[in-house]
Amino acid sequence: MLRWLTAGESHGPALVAIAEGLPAGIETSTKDIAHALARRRLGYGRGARMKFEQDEVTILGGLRHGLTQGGPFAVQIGNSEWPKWRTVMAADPAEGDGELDELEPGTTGQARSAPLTRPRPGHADLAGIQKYGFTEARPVLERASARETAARVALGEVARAFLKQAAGVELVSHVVELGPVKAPAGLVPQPSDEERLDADPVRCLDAVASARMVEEIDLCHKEGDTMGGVVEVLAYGLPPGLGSHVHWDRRLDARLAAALMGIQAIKGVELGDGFELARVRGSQAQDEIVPGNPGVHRATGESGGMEHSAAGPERSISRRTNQSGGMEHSAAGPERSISRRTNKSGGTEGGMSTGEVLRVRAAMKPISTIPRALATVDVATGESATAHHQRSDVCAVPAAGIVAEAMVAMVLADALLEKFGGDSVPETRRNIESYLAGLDERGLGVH
Ligand SMILES: Cc1cc2nc3c(=O)[nH]c(=O)nc-3n(C[C@H](O)[C@H](O)[C@H](O)COP(=O)(O)O)c2cc1C
Ligand SMILES: C=C(O[C@@H]1CC(C(=O)O)=C[C@@H](OP(=O)(O)O)[C@H]1O)C(=O)O
Repeated sequence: MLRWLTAGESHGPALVAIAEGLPAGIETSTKDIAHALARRRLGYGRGARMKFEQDEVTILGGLRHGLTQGGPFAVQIGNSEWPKWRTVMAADPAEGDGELDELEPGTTGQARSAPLTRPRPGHADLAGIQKYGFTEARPVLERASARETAARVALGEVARAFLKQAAGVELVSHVVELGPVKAPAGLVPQPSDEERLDADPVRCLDAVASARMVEEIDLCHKEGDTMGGVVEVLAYGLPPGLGSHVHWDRRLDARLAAALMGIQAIKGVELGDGFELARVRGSQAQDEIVPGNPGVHRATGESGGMEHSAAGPERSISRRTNQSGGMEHSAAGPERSISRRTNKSGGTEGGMSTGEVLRVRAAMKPISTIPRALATVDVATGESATAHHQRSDVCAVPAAGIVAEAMVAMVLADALLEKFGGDSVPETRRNIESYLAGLDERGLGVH
Protein backbone atom coordinates (compact mmCIF):
# COMPACT_ATOMS: atom_id res chain seq x y z
CA MET A 1 0.00 0.00 0.00
CA LEU A 2 1.27 3.42 -0.93
CA ARG A 3 0.54 6.08 1.68
CA TRP A 4 1.46 9.70 1.27
CA LEU A 5 0.98 13.08 2.88
CA THR A 6 1.95 16.68 2.26
CA ALA A 7 2.39 19.49 4.77
CA GLY A 8 3.27 23.16 4.67
CA GLU A 9 1.76 26.52 3.90
CA SER A 10 1.91 28.69 0.81
CA HIS A 11 4.14 31.29 2.46
CA GLY A 12 5.75 29.04 5.06
CA PRO A 13 9.42 28.08 5.05
CA ALA A 14 8.85 24.94 2.99
CA LEU A 15 6.45 22.27 1.82
CA VAL A 16 7.21 18.69 2.75
CA ALA A 17 5.92 15.41 1.36
CA ILE A 18 6.37 11.84 2.52
CA ALA A 19 5.52 8.66 0.62
CA GLU A 20 5.59 5.31 2.40
CA GLY A 21 5.32 1.96 0.65
CA LEU A 22 7.53 2.59 -2.37
CA PRO A 23 9.80 -0.35 -3.19
CA ALA A 24 13.57 -0.18 -3.13
CA GLY A 25 15.52 0.45 -6.31
CA ILE A 26 13.56 3.27 -7.95
CA GLU A 27 16.05 5.44 -9.74
CA THR A 28 15.46 9.14 -9.13
CA SER A 29 17.36 12.24 -8.05
CA THR A 30 17.13 15.80 -6.77
CA LYS A 31 17.65 16.89 -10.36
CA ASP A 32 14.69 14.82 -11.62
CA ILE A 33 12.42 16.26 -8.95
CA ALA A 34 13.61 19.81 -9.62
CA HIS A 35 12.88 19.23 -13.31
CA ALA A 36 9.33 18.07 -12.49
CA LEU A 37 8.80 21.15 -10.32
CA ALA A 38 10.09 23.41 -13.07
CA ARG A 39 7.51 21.87 -15.44
CA ARG A 40 4.75 22.81 -12.98
CA ARG A 41 5.86 26.44 -13.07
CA LEU A 42 5.54 26.56 -16.86
CA GLY A 43 2.59 27.95 -18.72
CA TYR A 44 1.45 31.19 -20.22
CA GLY A 45 -0.82 33.22 -17.95
CA ARG A 46 0.69 32.48 -14.56
CA GLY A 47 1.12 35.38 -12.14
CA ALA A 48 3.97 37.45 -10.71
CA ARG A 49 4.80 34.94 -7.99
CA MET A 50 5.99 32.29 -10.47
CA LYS A 51 8.65 34.69 -11.68
CA PHE A 52 10.36 35.62 -8.44
CA GLU A 53 9.86 32.51 -6.29
CA GLN A 54 12.11 29.44 -6.49
CA ASP A 55 11.42 25.82 -5.50
CA GLU A 56 14.41 24.60 -3.47
CA VAL A 57 14.42 20.77 -3.44
CA THR A 58 16.03 18.79 -0.61
CA ILE A 59 15.53 15.04 -0.38
CA LEU A 60 15.49 14.26 3.32
CA GLY A 61 15.08 10.51 3.40
CA GLY A 62 14.49 7.30 1.50
CA LEU A 63 17.03 7.88 -1.30
CA ARG A 64 20.68 6.82 -1.32
CA HIS A 65 23.03 7.21 -4.28
CA GLY A 66 20.09 7.78 -6.59
CA LEU A 67 18.05 4.73 -5.57
CA THR A 68 15.08 4.47 -3.20
CA GLN A 69 15.79 2.30 -0.18
CA GLY A 70 12.34 0.92 0.61
CA GLY A 71 11.82 3.30 3.53
CA PRO A 72 9.67 6.44 3.57
CA PHE A 73 10.70 8.90 0.89
CA ALA A 74 10.74 12.46 2.25
CA VAL A 75 11.25 15.63 0.26
CA GLN A 76 11.28 19.29 1.21
CA ILE A 77 10.55 22.13 -1.16
CA GLY A 78 11.94 25.29 0.34
CA ASN A 79 10.25 28.58 -0.43
CA SER A 80 12.80 31.18 -1.43
CA GLU A 81 10.40 33.95 -0.37
CA TRP A 82 10.29 32.75 3.23
CA PRO A 83 12.49 35.54 4.70
CA LYS A 84 9.75 38.05 3.83
CA TRP A 85 7.14 35.96 5.64
CA ARG A 86 9.11 34.98 8.74
CA THR A 87 6.99 37.16 11.02
CA VAL A 88 3.54 36.67 9.50
CA MET A 89 4.00 32.90 9.21
CA ALA A 90 6.23 32.30 12.28
CA ALA A 91 5.69 28.89 13.88
CA ASP A 92 6.18 30.25 17.39
CA PRO A 93 4.73 33.38 18.98
CA ALA A 94 6.68 36.62 18.51
CA GLU A 95 9.30 34.93 16.39
CA GLY A 96 11.01 36.22 13.31
CA ASP A 97 12.09 39.54 11.92
CA GLY A 98 10.54 39.40 8.46
CA GLU A 99 9.65 42.52 6.53
CA LEU A 100 6.24 42.69 8.10
CA ASP A 101 4.36 45.34 6.21
CA GLU A 102 6.06 45.38 2.87
CA LEU A 103 3.62 44.84 0.00
CA GLU A 104 3.97 41.60 -1.92
CA PRO A 105 5.05 42.17 -5.53
CA GLY A 106 2.00 42.17 -7.78
CA THR A 107 -0.55 42.69 -4.98
CA THR A 108 -2.83 45.68 -4.77
CA GLY A 109 -2.51 47.35 -1.44
CA GLN A 110 -2.66 44.47 1.07
CA ALA A 111 0.08 44.53 3.72
CA ARG A 112 1.30 41.06 4.64
CA SER A 113 0.37 41.37 8.28
CA ALA A 114 -3.17 42.73 7.78
CA PRO A 115 -5.93 40.37 8.99
CA LEU A 116 -7.86 39.05 5.99
CA THR A 117 -11.41 39.58 7.26
CA ARG A 118 -13.00 39.96 3.81
CA PRO A 119 -13.17 36.36 2.49
CA ARG A 120 -12.72 35.85 -1.23
CA PRO A 121 -15.54 34.08 -3.12
CA GLY A 122 -14.38 30.94 -4.91
CA HIS A 123 -11.77 30.20 -2.27
CA ALA A 124 -11.71 28.18 0.94
CA ASP A 125 -11.65 31.45 2.94
CA LEU A 126 -15.22 31.68 4.30
CA ALA A 127 -15.97 28.00 4.87
CA GLY A 128 -12.54 27.65 6.52
CA ILE A 129 -13.20 30.61 8.86
CA GLN A 130 -16.58 29.11 9.75
CA LYS A 131 -15.28 25.60 10.24
CA TYR A 132 -12.04 26.19 12.16
CA GLY A 133 -13.10 29.12 14.34
CA PHE A 134 -10.70 31.63 12.80
CA THR A 135 -11.38 35.36 12.72
CA GLU A 136 -9.62 35.89 9.39
CA ALA A 137 -8.70 33.94 6.27
CA ARG A 138 -4.88 33.87 6.45
CA PRO A 139 -4.63 30.45 8.12
CA VAL A 140 -7.15 29.03 5.64
CA LEU A 141 -5.73 30.36 2.41
CA GLU A 142 -2.18 29.43 3.38
CA ARG A 143 -3.05 25.74 3.33
CA ALA A 144 -5.75 25.86 0.64
CA SER A 145 -3.40 27.48 -1.87
CA ALA A 146 -2.33 25.45 -4.87
CA ARG A 147 1.26 26.13 -3.85
CA GLU A 148 0.81 22.76 -2.11
CA THR A 149 0.64 21.05 -5.48
CA ALA A 150 4.43 21.41 -5.71
CA ALA A 151 4.68 18.75 -2.99
CA ARG A 152 2.40 16.42 -4.94
CA VAL A 153 4.43 16.88 -8.11
CA ALA A 154 7.64 16.02 -6.23
CA LEU A 155 6.18 12.67 -5.09
CA GLY A 156 4.46 12.17 -8.44
CA GLU A 157 7.88 12.24 -10.10
CA VAL A 158 9.03 9.29 -7.98
CA ALA A 159 5.79 7.44 -8.77
CA ARG A 160 6.32 8.12 -12.47
CA ALA A 161 9.84 6.73 -12.26
CA PHE A 162 8.51 3.61 -10.51
CA LEU A 163 5.79 3.08 -13.13
CA LYS A 164 8.28 3.35 -15.95
CA GLN A 165 11.03 1.26 -14.37
CA ALA A 166 8.83 -1.53 -12.96
CA ALA A 167 6.09 -1.72 -15.58
CA GLY A 168 7.14 0.28 -18.64
CA VAL A 169 4.14 2.56 -18.02
CA GLU A 170 4.56 6.11 -19.32
CA LEU A 171 2.42 9.17 -18.73
CA VAL A 172 1.84 12.29 -20.74
CA SER A 173 -0.53 15.21 -20.25
CA HIS A 174 -1.70 18.08 -22.40
CA VAL A 175 -4.19 20.95 -22.48
CA VAL A 176 -7.25 20.13 -24.57
CA GLU A 177 -9.40 23.19 -23.84
CA LEU A 178 -8.64 26.65 -22.61
CA GLY A 179 -11.67 28.85 -22.08
CA PRO A 180 -13.59 28.75 -25.37
CA VAL A 181 -10.67 27.36 -27.43
CA LYS A 182 -10.56 23.59 -28.07
CA ALA A 183 -7.71 21.50 -29.45
CA PRO A 184 -8.87 19.31 -32.36
CA ALA A 185 -10.88 16.31 -31.13
CA GLY A 186 -9.06 13.00 -31.00
CA LEU A 187 -5.60 14.52 -31.00
CA VAL A 188 -3.57 12.74 -28.35
CA PRO A 189 0.12 12.93 -27.55
CA GLN A 190 2.63 10.15 -27.09
CA PRO A 191 4.96 10.13 -24.10
CA SER A 192 7.70 11.08 -26.57
CA ASP A 193 5.84 14.37 -27.19
CA GLU A 194 6.56 15.57 -23.66
CA GLU A 195 9.45 17.88 -24.55
CA ARG A 196 7.50 19.41 -27.38
CA LEU A 197 4.50 19.94 -25.10
CA ASP A 198 6.62 21.50 -22.36
CA ALA A 199 8.06 23.90 -24.93
CA ASP A 200 4.59 25.07 -25.94
CA PRO A 201 3.35 28.11 -23.95
CA VAL A 202 0.08 26.37 -23.05
CA ARG A 203 1.14 22.70 -23.35
CA CYS A 204 -1.20 22.12 -26.30
CA LEU A 205 -0.26 19.67 -29.05
CA ASP A 206 -1.91 21.61 -31.84
CA ALA A 207 0.01 24.74 -32.88
CA VAL A 208 -3.03 26.59 -34.22
CA ALA A 209 -5.12 25.93 -31.11
CA SER A 210 -2.13 26.86 -28.93
CA ALA A 211 -1.78 30.26 -30.63
CA ARG A 212 -5.50 30.90 -30.17
CA MET A 213 -5.28 29.91 -26.51
CA VAL A 214 -2.44 32.39 -25.97
CA GLU A 215 -4.49 35.12 -27.68
CA GLU A 216 -7.42 34.30 -25.43
CA ILE A 217 -5.25 34.56 -22.30
CA ASP A 218 -3.93 37.94 -23.48
CA LEU A 219 -7.45 39.16 -24.11
CA CYS A 220 -8.61 37.89 -20.75
CA HIS A 221 -5.68 39.59 -19.02
CA LYS A 222 -6.42 42.85 -20.83
CA GLU A 223 -10.06 42.68 -19.81
CA GLY A 224 -9.13 41.99 -16.19
CA ASP A 225 -10.47 38.46 -16.09
CA THR A 226 -9.31 34.87 -15.62
CA MET A 227 -9.72 31.54 -17.41
CA GLY A 228 -10.11 27.82 -16.85
CA GLY A 229 -9.82 24.84 -19.13
CA VAL A 230 -9.52 21.09 -19.51
CA VAL A 231 -6.41 18.92 -19.24
CA GLU A 232 -6.01 15.31 -20.30
CA VAL A 233 -3.64 12.71 -18.88
CA LEU A 234 -2.78 9.53 -20.77
CA ALA A 235 -1.01 6.47 -19.42
CA TYR A 236 0.51 4.07 -21.95
CA GLY A 237 1.47 0.47 -21.23
CA LEU A 238 -0.78 -0.37 -18.28
CA PRO A 239 -1.45 -4.05 -17.73
CA PRO A 240 -5.11 -5.08 -17.57
CA GLY A 241 -6.59 -5.66 -14.13
CA LEU A 242 -5.46 -2.71 -11.99
CA GLY A 243 -8.22 -1.74 -9.57
CA SER A 244 -11.25 -3.96 -9.03
CA HIS A 245 -14.95 -4.28 -9.70
CA VAL A 246 -15.60 -5.86 -6.31
CA HIS A 247 -15.98 -2.73 -4.18
CA TRP A 248 -16.62 0.96 -4.90
CA ASP A 249 -13.47 2.24 -3.29
CA ARG A 250 -11.28 -0.24 -5.13
CA ARG A 251 -12.43 0.89 -8.57
CA LEU A 252 -9.56 2.43 -10.52
CA ASP A 253 -11.85 4.99 -12.16
CA ALA A 254 -13.19 6.09 -8.77
CA ARG A 255 -9.69 6.45 -7.38
CA LEU A 256 -8.55 8.48 -10.36
CA ALA A 257 -11.60 10.73 -10.15
CA ALA A 258 -11.08 11.37 -6.44
CA ALA A 259 -7.39 12.11 -6.92
CA LEU A 260 -8.08 14.58 -9.73
CA MET A 261 -11.00 16.23 -7.94
CA GLY A 262 -8.61 16.69 -5.04
CA ILE A 263 -6.64 19.24 -7.05
CA GLN A 264 -7.54 22.84 -6.25
CA ALA A 265 -10.07 24.31 -8.74
CA ILE A 266 -10.83 20.99 -10.49
CA LYS A 267 -14.61 20.77 -10.90
CA GLY A 268 -15.12 17.83 -13.24
CA VAL A 269 -13.44 14.58 -14.24
CA GLU A 270 -14.12 12.38 -17.27
CA LEU A 271 -12.79 8.97 -18.15
CA GLY A 272 -12.45 8.31 -21.85
CA ASP A 273 -15.35 9.83 -23.76
CA GLY A 274 -17.01 10.47 -20.39
CA PHE A 275 -19.98 12.84 -20.67
CA GLU A 276 -20.07 12.37 -24.45
CA LEU A 277 -21.02 8.71 -23.94
CA ALA A 278 -24.18 9.86 -22.15
CA ARG A 279 -25.26 11.60 -25.35
CA VAL A 280 -24.99 8.64 -27.73
CA ARG A 281 -26.84 5.34 -28.01
CA GLY A 282 -25.50 2.18 -26.46
CA SER A 283 -24.59 0.81 -29.86
CA GLN A 284 -22.17 3.71 -30.29
CA ALA A 285 -20.70 3.59 -26.82
CA GLN A 286 -18.89 0.23 -26.92
CA ASP A 287 -15.31 -0.86 -27.33
CA GLU A 288 -15.88 -4.18 -29.06
CA ILE A 289 -13.56 -7.03 -28.21
CA VAL A 290 -11.82 -8.80 -31.07
CA PRO A 291 -9.21 -11.51 -31.31
CA GLY A 292 -5.74 -10.61 -32.38
CA ASN A 293 -3.03 -8.15 -31.78
CA PRO A 294 -3.48 -4.82 -33.54
CA GLY A 295 0.01 -3.75 -32.46
CA VAL A 296 -1.61 -0.46 -31.59
CA HIS A 297 -3.12 0.62 -28.33
CA ARG A 298 -5.74 3.14 -29.09
CA ALA A 299 -5.98 6.21 -26.95
CA THR A 300 -9.30 7.41 -28.26
CA GLY A 301 -12.73 6.28 -29.30
CA GLU A 302 -11.82 6.86 -32.91
CA SER A 303 -11.41 3.65 -34.86
CA GLY A 304 -9.64 5.14 -37.82
CA GLY A 305 -7.50 7.98 -38.99
CA MET A 306 -5.77 8.70 -35.70
CA GLU A 307 -3.31 5.86 -35.49
CA HIS A 308 -0.33 8.13 -36.09
CA SER A 309 -1.09 9.97 -32.90
CA ALA A 310 -3.07 7.43 -30.94
CA ALA A 311 -0.78 4.46 -31.19
CA GLY A 312 0.99 3.68 -27.95
CA PRO A 313 4.64 2.90 -27.65
CA GLU A 314 5.52 -0.77 -27.64
CA ARG A 315 4.88 -2.30 -24.23
CA SER A 316 8.39 -2.27 -22.88
CA ILE A 317 8.02 -4.97 -20.26
CA SER A 318 9.15 -8.36 -21.54
CA ARG A 319 6.94 -11.43 -21.77
CA ARG A 320 8.32 -14.57 -20.30
CA THR A 321 6.29 -16.74 -22.65
CA ASN A 322 8.31 -15.41 -25.53
CA GLN A 323 11.51 -16.39 -23.81
CA SER A 324 12.09 -19.38 -21.55
CA GLY A 325 9.17 -19.13 -19.18
CA GLY A 326 8.11 -22.74 -19.49
CA MET A 327 4.77 -21.84 -21.00
CA GLU A 328 5.29 -23.81 -24.20
CA HIS A 329 2.71 -26.41 -23.23
CA SER A 330 0.00 -23.76 -22.94
CA ALA A 331 -3.11 -24.43 -24.98
CA ALA A 332 -3.60 -20.93 -26.30
CA GLY A 333 -0.04 -19.75 -26.61
CA PRO A 334 1.20 -16.19 -26.81
CA GLU A 335 0.25 -16.01 -30.49
CA ARG A 336 -3.39 -15.61 -29.38
CA SER A 337 -4.39 -12.30 -27.87
CA ILE A 338 -7.28 -9.97 -27.33
CA SER A 339 -7.79 -6.40 -28.42
CA ARG A 340 -10.36 -3.64 -28.77
CA ARG A 341 -11.66 -1.89 -31.83
CA THR A 342 -11.83 1.45 -30.04
CA ASN A 343 -11.09 2.98 -26.66
CA LYS A 344 -14.12 5.07 -25.80
CA SER A 345 -14.02 3.91 -22.19
CA GLY A 346 -10.60 5.51 -21.73
CA GLY A 347 -8.90 2.33 -20.58
CA THR A 348 -11.06 1.13 -17.70
CA GLU A 349 -14.05 -1.19 -17.54
CA GLY A 350 -15.75 -2.31 -14.34
CA GLY A 351 -13.29 -0.28 -12.32
CA MET A 352 -10.27 -2.12 -13.77
CA SER A 353 -7.67 -1.16 -16.34
CA THR A 354 -8.33 -2.87 -19.67
CA GLY A 355 -4.76 -2.74 -20.95
CA GLU A 356 -5.71 -0.02 -23.42
CA VAL A 357 -4.38 3.51 -23.06
CA LEU A 358 -5.77 5.21 -19.95
CA ARG A 359 -7.29 8.58 -20.81
CA VAL A 360 -8.66 10.85 -18.14
CA ARG A 361 -9.63 14.53 -18.23
CA ALA A 362 -10.00 17.17 -15.56
CA ALA A 363 -11.87 20.46 -15.91
CA MET A 364 -10.46 23.47 -14.07
CA LYS A 365 -12.69 26.40 -13.23
CA PRO A 366 -11.42 29.91 -14.00
CA ILE A 367 -9.06 31.32 -11.36
CA SER A 368 -11.27 32.73 -8.61
CA THR A 369 -9.28 35.82 -7.75
CA ILE A 370 -10.17 38.26 -10.47
CA PRO A 371 -8.86 41.82 -10.54
CA ARG A 372 -12.38 43.28 -10.26
CA ALA A 373 -13.55 43.65 -6.65
CA LEU A 374 -16.05 40.92 -5.72
CA ALA A 375 -18.81 41.30 -3.17
CA THR A 376 -18.30 39.74 0.24
CA VAL A 377 -19.00 40.38 3.92
CA ASP A 378 -16.35 41.63 6.33
CA VAL A 379 -16.44 38.94 9.03
CA ALA A 380 -15.11 41.46 11.59
CA THR A 381 -18.06 43.86 11.14
CA GLY A 382 -20.79 41.89 9.34
CA GLU A 383 -20.99 44.70 6.77
CA SER A 384 -20.97 44.33 3.01
CA ALA A 385 -17.48 44.77 1.64
CA THR A 386 -15.30 43.97 -1.34
CA ALA A 387 -13.17 40.84 -1.12
CA HIS A 388 -9.44 40.98 -0.58
CA HIS A 389 -7.59 40.88 -3.81
CA GLN A 390 -4.35 39.02 -3.86
CA ARG A 391 -2.39 39.13 -7.09
CA SER A 392 -3.40 36.16 -9.19
CA ASP A 393 -2.72 33.91 -12.12
CA VAL A 394 -4.84 34.66 -15.23
CA CYS A 395 -4.75 30.99 -16.09
CA ALA A 396 -3.03 28.01 -14.46
CA VAL A 397 -4.42 25.26 -16.69
CA PRO A 398 -1.01 24.15 -18.09
CA ALA A 399 0.31 23.83 -14.51
CA ALA A 400 -2.81 21.90 -13.49
CA GLY A 401 -1.98 19.36 -16.23
CA ILE A 402 1.38 18.64 -14.58
CA VAL A 403 -0.33 18.29 -11.19
CA ALA A 404 -2.93 15.97 -12.76
CA GLU A 405 -0.11 13.82 -14.17
CA ALA A 406 1.37 13.56 -10.67
CA MET A 407 -1.96 12.57 -9.13
CA VAL A 408 -2.59 9.94 -11.82
CA ALA A 409 0.95 8.62 -11.26
CA MET A 410 0.31 8.25 -7.52
CA VAL A 411 -2.97 6.39 -8.09
CA LEU A 412 -1.46 4.07 -10.70
CA ALA A 413 1.64 3.37 -8.60
CA ASP A 414 -0.61 2.48 -5.67
CA ALA A 415 -2.82 0.24 -7.85
CA LEU A 416 0.23 -1.44 -9.37
CA LEU A 417 1.72 -2.17 -5.95
CA GLU A 418 -1.62 -3.42 -4.68
CA LYS A 419 -1.85 -5.97 -7.51
CA PHE A 420 1.79 -6.94 -7.89
CA GLY A 421 3.49 -6.03 -4.62
CA GLY A 422 7.24 -6.30 -4.50
CA ASP A 423 9.79 -4.80 -2.13
CA SER A 424 12.17 -3.95 -4.94
CA VAL A 425 11.69 -2.78 -8.51
CA PRO A 426 13.02 -6.08 -9.96
CA GLU A 427 10.59 -8.03 -7.78
CA THR A 428 7.60 -5.94 -8.88
CA ARG A 429 8.74 -6.33 -12.49
CA ARG A 430 9.05 -10.11 -12.15
CA ASN A 431 5.57 -10.27 -10.68
CA ILE A 432 4.12 -8.26 -13.56
CA GLU A 433 5.94 -10.39 -16.13
CA SER A 434 4.64 -13.55 -14.56
CA TYR A 435 1.05 -12.21 -14.60
CA LEU A 436 1.37 -11.14 -18.24
CA ALA A 437 2.83 -14.52 -19.11
CA GLY A 438 -0.18 -16.13 -17.44
CA LEU A 439 -2.50 -14.05 -19.60
CA ASP A 440 -0.56 -15.07 -22.69
CA GLU A 441 -0.82 -18.69 -21.69
CA ARG A 442 -4.59 -18.34 -21.66
CA GLY A 443 -4.62 -16.41 -24.93
CA LEU A 444 -5.85 -13.32 -23.08
CA GLY A 445 -2.82 -11.09 -23.46
CA VAL A 446 -3.28 -7.49 -24.53
CA HIS A 447 -0.21 -6.62 -26.55
C1 LIG B 1 -1.71 25.25 -10.32
C2 LIG B 1 -2.81 26.07 -9.71
C3 LIG B 1 -2.61 27.45 -9.53
C4 LIG B 1 -3.63 28.24 -8.99
N1 LIG B 1 -3.43 29.58 -8.86
C5 LIG B 1 -4.42 30.36 -8.38
C6 LIG B 1 -4.27 31.79 -8.28
O1 LIG B 1 -3.23 32.35 -8.60
N2 LIG B 1 -5.31 32.49 -7.81
C7 LIG B 1 -6.49 31.91 -7.44
O2 LIG B 1 -7.42 32.61 -7.04
N3 LIG B 1 -6.68 30.57 -7.51
C8 LIG B 1 -5.65 29.78 -7.95
N4 LIG B 1 -5.85 28.43 -8.03
C9 LIG B 1 -7.12 27.84 -7.60
C10 LIG B 1 -7.35 27.88 -6.09
O3 LIG B 1 -6.30 27.29 -5.38
C11 LIG B 1 -8.67 27.17 -5.74
O4 LIG B 1 -9.69 27.62 -6.57
C12 LIG B 1 -9.03 27.43 -4.30
O5 LIG B 1 -8.08 26.81 -3.45
C13 LIG B 1 -10.44 26.97 -3.92
O6 LIG B 1 -10.59 25.59 -4.12
P1 LIG B 1 -11.73 24.96 -5.07
O7 LIG B 1 -11.71 25.81 -6.31
O8 LIG B 1 -11.25 23.57 -5.33
O9 LIG B 1 -13.01 25.04 -4.36
C14 LIG B 1 -4.84 27.63 -8.59
C15 LIG B 1 -5.02 26.24 -8.75
C16 LIG B 1 -4.03 25.47 -9.32
C17 LIG B 1 -4.25 23.99 -9.50
C1 LIG C 1 2.47 29.74 -5.41
C2 LIG C 1 1.83 29.00 -6.27
O1 LIG C 1 0.55 29.20 -6.72
C3 LIG C 1 -0.26 30.11 -6.04
C4 LIG C 1 -1.60 29.45 -5.92
C5 LIG C 1 -2.64 30.39 -5.49
C6 LIG C 1 -3.92 29.81 -5.01
O2 LIG C 1 -4.77 30.58 -4.51
O3 LIG C 1 -4.12 28.61 -5.15
C7 LIG C 1 -2.47 31.75 -5.56
C8 LIG C 1 -1.22 32.39 -6.01
O4 LIG C 1 -0.41 32.70 -4.88
P1 LIG C 1 -0.53 34.15 -4.18
O5 LIG C 1 -1.92 34.24 -3.67
O6 LIG C 1 0.50 34.15 -3.09
O7 LIG C 1 -0.23 35.13 -5.25
C9 LIG C 1 -0.39 31.41 -6.85
O8 LIG C 1 0.87 31.97 -7.12
C10 LIG C 1 2.45 27.82 -6.88
O9 LIG C 1 1.75 27.18 -7.67
O10 LIG C 1 3.64 27.53 -6.57
